[in-house]
Amino acid sequence: MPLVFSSTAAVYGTTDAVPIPENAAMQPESVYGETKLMTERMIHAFHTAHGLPYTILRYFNVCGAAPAGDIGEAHPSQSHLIELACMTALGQREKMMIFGEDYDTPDGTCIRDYVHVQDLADAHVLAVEALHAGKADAATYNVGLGHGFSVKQVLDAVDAVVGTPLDREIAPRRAGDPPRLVADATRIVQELGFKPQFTDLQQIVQTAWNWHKGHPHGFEK
Ligand SMILES: O=c1ccn([C@@H]2O[C@H](COP(=O)(O)OP(=O)(O)O[C@H]3O[C@H](CO)[C@@H](O)[C@H](O)[C@H]3O)[C@@H](O)[C@H]2O)c(=O)[nH]1
Repeated sequence: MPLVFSSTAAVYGTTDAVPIPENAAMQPESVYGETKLMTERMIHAFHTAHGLPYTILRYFNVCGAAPAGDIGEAHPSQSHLIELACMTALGQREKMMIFGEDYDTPDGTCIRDYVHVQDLADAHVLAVEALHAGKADAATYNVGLGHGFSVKQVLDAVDAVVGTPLDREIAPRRAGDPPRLVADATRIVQELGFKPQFTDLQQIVQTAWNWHKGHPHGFEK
């Protein structure tokens, strides 16, 4: 039975590679990243010993919601940038904190590769199809757009979609945040034919905003 494993860009930790290829050094800086890396290694060991076909997908920053606005993120301790910004726009939070403005990036804020959840779902379908076709039986792919946006660019996009500027405050850096995490997505594009549909930041934010506006209390009525 082939296996598709959900891994994370957090396996790379802080790296000088921009964008990050799958064979970059892996130095996770979080417990989460460390456990994902350990699991990747166990899967590979099992493949070597018993021939288990597998595909590992390393997600970058998954975001957005179903374009129809009926499925989206809803969990009690939200920490994701776009979700928090939407909640702020709804008045559920007072303002947006920008965690660090002194990074070595063009505007001083962290850069991430924001991949829409629907494109991520499509990547899984491609991975399963390739495994069933007998291709890519021990493969690892980054899943991202291959370009990044800064925290300020994301907040500007939220302001544009929502129609009013959110209050912002510069806060200290958040521990364990690498300055840049941008996928080198060449491998998944070339080998699996991955073609993300959501490449425009405002379009991505719009789907998240539609979900939050229509479901201010998540899945609760
Ligand atoms: O209120 C906030 C929230 C976030 N950020 C910044 O926004 C960026 C993105 O943060 P967030 O949305 O929390 O995502 P990440 O911390 O980059 O982590 C995501 O992406 C990782 C892979 O890159 C996954 O492993 C994690 O599960 C997933 O949460 C970071 O630079 C944060 O410092 C702020 O400035 N203010």
